[in-house]
Amino acid sequence: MAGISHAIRACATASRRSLSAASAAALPKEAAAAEVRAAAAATGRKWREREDGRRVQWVFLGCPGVGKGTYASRLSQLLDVPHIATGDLVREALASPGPFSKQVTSWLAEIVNHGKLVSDEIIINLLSRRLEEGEEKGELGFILDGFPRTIRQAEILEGVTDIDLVINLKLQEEALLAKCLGRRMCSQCGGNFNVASIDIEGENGGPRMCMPPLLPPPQCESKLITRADDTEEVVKERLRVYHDLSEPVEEFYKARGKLLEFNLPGGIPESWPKLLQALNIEDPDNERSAAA
Ligand SMILES: Nc1ncnc2c1ncn2[C@@H]1O[C@H](COP(=O)(O)OP(=O)(O)O)[C@@H](O)[C@H]1O
Repeated sequence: MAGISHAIRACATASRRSLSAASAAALPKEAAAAEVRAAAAATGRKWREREDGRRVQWVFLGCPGVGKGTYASRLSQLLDVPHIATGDLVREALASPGPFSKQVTSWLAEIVNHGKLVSDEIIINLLSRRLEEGEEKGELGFILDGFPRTIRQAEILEGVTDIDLVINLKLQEEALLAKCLGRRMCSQCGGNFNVASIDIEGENGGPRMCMPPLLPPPQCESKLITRADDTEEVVKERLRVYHDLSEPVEEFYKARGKLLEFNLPGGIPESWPKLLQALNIEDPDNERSAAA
């Protein structure tokens, strides 16, 4: 993985011509869903077995509120790779005195709080820094969440490293909005919770979608905060931006046979084992109970 952070920075500053040359090097091919599932299964099985010592390099795609952070973070613990969320990097940059000037920071906050995308250059800058720190610590893979979010970002990433698998989480729009509006974080322990209780009709005759709230423990109750961009107006704008700029990224990876579509069947207890099954990863809890 060494050198990705430098390469990604160099690639981002390169001309658009060389970016398209980099993407032309990839061989776009349509892959049947079954083929992708098989590839995902193979990746899941082999994540510890790679001869070059590298671990998984996965990407999570999906609309705001779908649960990318939740599932990416769980998988990162299981696969022993960092979960790198560009939204977190942006929020950290906004909350700390560095790395940008006061003027850039308030301009950045304005963009984020209105649900718009930050410039590719700023995101690449933050991501390269994070990857550099990881390289220094000896990190051997990653699960990216929130990047790439535009075709240009996907081309830059493709120009510098191989992505093994892209997991596209899906949930109907009504649930996405409710989940974003119900999202809470404890300002002290950093725990993530959700006060929304979702019980909606399935789309196109599909099964009912039920997600119970994920309530905080009593000690966190008085310390809950809401993200500034989790208001109804801004969430709707973020969904619009996703459909316009990020949905094409799904097609980009589908054409390369790397996209695994996963329709979330419900809350975490229902969805997590099914996701592990789709990835052909053993559930450690099952292993533990089997061993007991
Ligand atoms: N790859 C990216 N490109 C541009 N802007 C980004 C990117 N990742 C995060 N951001 C900015 O950070 C905000 C929060 O990101 P994130 O937490 O991933 O939100 P969401 O819940 O909408 O998926 C985005 O609305 C955007 O302003």
